[in-house]
Amino acid sequence: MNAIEIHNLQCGYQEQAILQNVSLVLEERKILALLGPSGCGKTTLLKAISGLIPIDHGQIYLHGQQVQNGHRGLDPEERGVGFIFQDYALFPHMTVHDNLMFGLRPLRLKKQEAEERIASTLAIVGLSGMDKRYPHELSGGQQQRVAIARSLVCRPKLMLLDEPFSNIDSQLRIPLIREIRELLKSQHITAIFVTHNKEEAFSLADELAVFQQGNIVQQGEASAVYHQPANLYVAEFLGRGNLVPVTRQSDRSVLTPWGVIPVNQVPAHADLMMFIRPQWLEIVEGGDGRLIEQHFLGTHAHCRIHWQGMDWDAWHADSMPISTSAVSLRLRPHQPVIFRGKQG
Ligand SMILES: Nc1ncnc2c1ncn2[C@@H]1O[C@H](COP(=O)(O)OP(=O)(O)OP(=O)(O)O)[C@@H](O)[C@H]1O
Repeated sequence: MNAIEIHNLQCGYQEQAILQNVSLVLEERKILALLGPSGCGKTTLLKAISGLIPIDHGQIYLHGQQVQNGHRGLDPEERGVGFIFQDYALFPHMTVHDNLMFGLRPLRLKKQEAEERIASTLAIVGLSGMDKRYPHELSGGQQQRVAIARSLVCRPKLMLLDEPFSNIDSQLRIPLIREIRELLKSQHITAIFVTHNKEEAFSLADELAVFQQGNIVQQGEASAVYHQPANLYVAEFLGRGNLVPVTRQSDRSVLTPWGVIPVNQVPAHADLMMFIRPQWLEIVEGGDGRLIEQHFLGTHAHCRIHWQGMDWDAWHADSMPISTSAVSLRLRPHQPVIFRGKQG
């Protein structure tokens, strides 16, 4: 079953339209990252799903149940959604235990059941024994886990996380993200989270949805969106690449600096560009190209090369020997990405 189905969602603030016509489907237990420039409407979408803002148009279904139809929708507490904010929104004057108890209030559980749930939830997030501490007595990562526990304690099937790691030290961020991914998976929770950070998105998410001006332009498995971007905007949003003019030879082939290569589908357009990520190029010593500069980044060296009348970005496993001057580029096997040219 799908955890979320959104059809043609439109909403905004006062007279300003923010989400133009958003549709989205996410299967149960998947983790989706919403990516896009600041102000494009990512947080607004989370608020719309959880029922925190009015909707102008569209339908939202959660686990098969319609929770929103145009203006009419269920109250936030009736949707079974956990919302985790960027600043954790923990109550500073309450202990960890009391923060979780506050989260449980809408469920009106008996005291013993509530206490059991709090204890088991703190164990799940690795904070057993910290229940009497106040938020200021915890690290950023621990506070974030309390925020997650406060949401988990209500046993949501869906969690929405708004930039959940932006206040976490960069060294702790990736281990914490892995931990949270395992937690969401082990508890069978579907999640949507907003991030500005592509590394975070790739580490936590199964799928990415890329926003452009109030719309989702592409949604799919993270590696598919990265390797087969729908347009130049998505391609460049997810990382660097070389844009190379190519010529259409047939419906299924283009002429490139490496000769004619097969392509799944060539757009019927005269002005075509091939998008090539730096790691899809192999730097070969010798030839009529020139190594202009390089930066060793630990995992690889980022090289700038002048070849065939243009400058290219290419990666090499290590720094090129300082004596290297003459180079050329080979295309590594990959599924080519062809776009209409910028004029097109
Ligand atoms: N309560 C509000 N009242 C009026 N306008 C708002 C309100 N909240 C957000 N906006 C506007 O709506 C637009 C989308 O905001 P939103 O917070 O959804 O963007 P975002 O993609 O999450 O941005 P960021 O990545 O910077 O968090 C922005 O132009 C913002 O200024």
